[in-house]
Amino acid sequence: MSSAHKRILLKVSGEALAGDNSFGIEPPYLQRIAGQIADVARSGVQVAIVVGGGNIFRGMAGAADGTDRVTADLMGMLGTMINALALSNAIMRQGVMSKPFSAATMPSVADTFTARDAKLALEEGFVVVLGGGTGNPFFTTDTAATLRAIELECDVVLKGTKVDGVYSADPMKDPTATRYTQISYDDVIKQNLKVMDTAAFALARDNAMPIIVYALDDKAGLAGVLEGKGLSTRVGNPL
Ligand SMILES: Nc1ncnc2c1ncn2[C@@H]1O[C@H](COP(=O)(O)OP(=O)(O)OP(=O)(O)O)[C@@H](O)[C@H]1O
Ligand SMILES: O=c1ccn([C@@H]2O[C@H](COP(=O)(O)O)[C@@H](O)[C@H]2O)c(=O)[nH]1
Repeated sequence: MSSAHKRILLKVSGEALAGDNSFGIEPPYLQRIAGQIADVARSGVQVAIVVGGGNIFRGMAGAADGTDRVTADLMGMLGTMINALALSNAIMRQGVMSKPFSAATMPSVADTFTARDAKLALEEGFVVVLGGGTGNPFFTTDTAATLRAIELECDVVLKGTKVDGVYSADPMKDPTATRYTQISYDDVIKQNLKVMDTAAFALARDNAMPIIVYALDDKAGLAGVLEGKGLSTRVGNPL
């Protein structure tokens, strides 16, 4: 496999880890995603990963049930840590070195994230899996993915999710929605296209960080998507 990329940030959807279920982790999906990541890492691309937590807990939903939002978001961030440990372990089972980091200090669970330590681990050949989002409530793991990509000087953010790109409307709700192959940061924000939150798109725009949105179950796999195969949308400045 040849790739123009030296270091990438992959955002793995928490919901996608649940496979056909509505919550939890489905081992075959976890292993398939880990296998794709291991293939790319073996080809020499440095891979940092931010994992979502929608399969475990979302702060907004918890707050709607009466838990205060800050506590609910802490619960959500802990949920992403569960996914980070599972994914890091699954990557190691594919025979590739992987190290989990946590945004919150929990020394017996994982190293606390610092950009310096994560970069060193990437240079040593580890796939780093970053749990705990940004470490702050009122944010999402999409914003964490963009933030960490900038901090770690990655070339691109790949948002691996359940849909194969950015559409004119939510394709899960509107069957007439059409997919963009390329869209600017300003257009995605102006049109309020919700595949990622506005904070994530604004941070990417202000730091010229390109984002590729693709489906984690695309037949081309992560390696193929990096080579421009499969279906995806590139959000960024015009090439
Ligand atoms: N304009 C749009 N184009 C594409 N998808 C959209 C759009 N608007 C809303 N969506 C929805 O956004 C979802 C992806 O974002 P979401 O935050 O729900 O999931 P995720 O980040 O993949 O998961 P998690 O939060 O569990 O990590 C898609 O499944 C899709 O239904
Ligand atoms: O920086 C962050 C990241 C996440 N959270 C909380 O975790 C859940 C799950 O993350 P998703 O991005 O929705 O997958 C999120 O709903 C928040 O409650 C956070 O507080 N800060």
